[in-house]
Amino acid sequence: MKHSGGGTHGDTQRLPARETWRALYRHFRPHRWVVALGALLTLVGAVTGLAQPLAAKALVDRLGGDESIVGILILLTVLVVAGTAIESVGAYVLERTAESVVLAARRTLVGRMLRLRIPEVERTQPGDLMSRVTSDTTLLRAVTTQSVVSAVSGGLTFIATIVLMGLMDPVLLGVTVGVIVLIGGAVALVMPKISQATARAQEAVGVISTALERAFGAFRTVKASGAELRESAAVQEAAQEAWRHGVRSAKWQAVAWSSVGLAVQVSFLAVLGIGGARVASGAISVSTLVAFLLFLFYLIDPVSRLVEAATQYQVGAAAIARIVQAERMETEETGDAQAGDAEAGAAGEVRARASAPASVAFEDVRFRYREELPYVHHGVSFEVPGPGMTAFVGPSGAGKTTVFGLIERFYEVSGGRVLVDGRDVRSWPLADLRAQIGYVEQDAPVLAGTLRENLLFAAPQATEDELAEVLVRARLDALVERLPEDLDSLVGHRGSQLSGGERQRVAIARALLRKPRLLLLDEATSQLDAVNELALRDVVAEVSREVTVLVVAHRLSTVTLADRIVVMDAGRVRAVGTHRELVASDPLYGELAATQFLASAAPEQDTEDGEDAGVRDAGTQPRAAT
Ligand SMILES: Nc1ncnc2c1ncn2[C@@H]1O[C@H](COP(=O)(O)OP(=O)(O)OP(=O)(O)O)[C@@H](O)[C@H]1O
Repeated sequence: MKHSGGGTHGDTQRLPARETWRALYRHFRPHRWVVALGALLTLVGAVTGLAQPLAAKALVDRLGGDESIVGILILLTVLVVAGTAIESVGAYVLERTAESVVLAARRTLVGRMLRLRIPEVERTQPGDLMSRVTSDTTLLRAVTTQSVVSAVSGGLTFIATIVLMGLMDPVLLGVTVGVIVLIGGAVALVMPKISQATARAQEAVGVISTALERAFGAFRTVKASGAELRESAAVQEAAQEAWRHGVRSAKWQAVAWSSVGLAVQVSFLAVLGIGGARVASGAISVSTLVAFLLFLFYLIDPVSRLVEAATQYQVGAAAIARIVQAERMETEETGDAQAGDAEAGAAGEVRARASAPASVAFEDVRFRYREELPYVHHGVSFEVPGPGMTAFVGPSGAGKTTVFGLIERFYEVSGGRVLVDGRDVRSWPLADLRAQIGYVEQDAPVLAGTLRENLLFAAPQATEDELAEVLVRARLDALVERLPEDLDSLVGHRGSQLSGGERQRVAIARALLRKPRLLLLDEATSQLDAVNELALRDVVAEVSREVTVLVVAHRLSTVTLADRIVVMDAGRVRAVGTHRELVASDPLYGELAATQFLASAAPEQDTEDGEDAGVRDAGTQPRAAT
């Protein structure tokens, strides 16, 4: 694939309040009893704490008298130790649950990420997706545990205090509640700003990951282009942006917090004024006023907890919106990807040995990568019965690689049908379909890890003998001998410690090890030297006796080997035939052959053997038309 796709990376849209609740609740639900236990332990710890002053008072009282203080000392010690122990167990239970919430969210997201449909991933930035899995999930920690406990305990204490205040003097309670509602209303206006600022900060974190991923993904190009400073400026700008929004969120949180003190102070003054007047008029006693004012100060704690719960909720709401957005991205219906692949891989291999080569057909296929893009295939039709080698040739951008993407069902056709074994690819179970196919992509991707991991990537169950055989066939045996730890040597990020030709041979070996019924090679030998190319060409020719091989070809040596050549131009099939037929009948092919495959000098096979100026191995030529 040439395009990594357009660069919309999801601006977080606010979720409607109900959906935010629902999504957060979904993450909290499995842990609700443990959170309740944590809350209970915290509460018991707090009550034990309250009993300590009483015990201390009894201790001091007895100090004057002759009574023994041993009993009371033991009680006090037990209270201190038990209180601390219970509280720390409560805190541990809550923190542990918080981590479990994060783990569960990450598991769900990661499980979906690798099953995302390719067009979905092309629409986003992988860096942003990664930050949703790593960073946004972390923000769920507080909201699903501590803030629930704060909300419940704060809420209960708040109600109890309010009831007691109401019993003392409903009028003063009215004044207090009036002030709290007024200031609470102002705080409620501030709350969404916390969530907005947090969302922006998290988006900026996503941009940091995206920018880093971009730079590391093309690290040598960055250096060779002298773009280090520019690239790091982009990362730093994103970091600055994250800081700015983080600070803004902190500012609004501070406003919310200070309002707690303000609400109590203002209520205090109002109650003092109105209460004083009520005392003067004889409506209440002085002691009632004093007790009421004390209760007012007891309110600080529950109100603080409620505000804390509310601010944490806002932070969590921002994160959950980004998580939900990622959860809603379209996935493929392969079930559990890993298990599915492993099973399908095993089944595929059994089938591969036992059954016939695959056939492929395109019936009037129309396709575009996205709605807003022009069509890439305008009614492509061809038939490839297996086995044998079919070469796809045509100018750059004709839609050859796209043919492979549609066979693998990385994308859905907009019209027409793609058939494998006469069966529409849409009706194949996806894992089964892909188990039939070995695919060597244009840029021969190699993954970080060992050489062995890379080779076994598509066929984890392959035996050592099969591995050894493929190593020889793909001419990797000499490389393996040279490497310090043979097959267990690391190949670096994206195989950066291998040469381009070695990467291609690894990719080919990986595909062969899968023992496919259908082998798709996308210019897979473009970086091979003449000797290796000749060897691999023979391997592919041999494979094609039993397997259906489709190859996007830019070299005459490959093309002339093919049993059938499909000439594509601008999203259409112009002609199908053998090299000899097409040179005679199709002007475009004739031109391609003359200019890019040097057909005039090398009309038929074995051109790579010619070393003199007129007869050249097409492999020594630059890649055609790219
Ligand atoms: N993932 C993608 N998203 C959007 N457009 C794409 C994508 N991949 C390819 N295209 C576009 O589709 C067209 C056909 O691309 P394709 O890769 O099939 O061409 P090709 O014939 O294989 O070319 P080449 O010989 O250069 O490899 C091109 O115009 C390309 O820009």
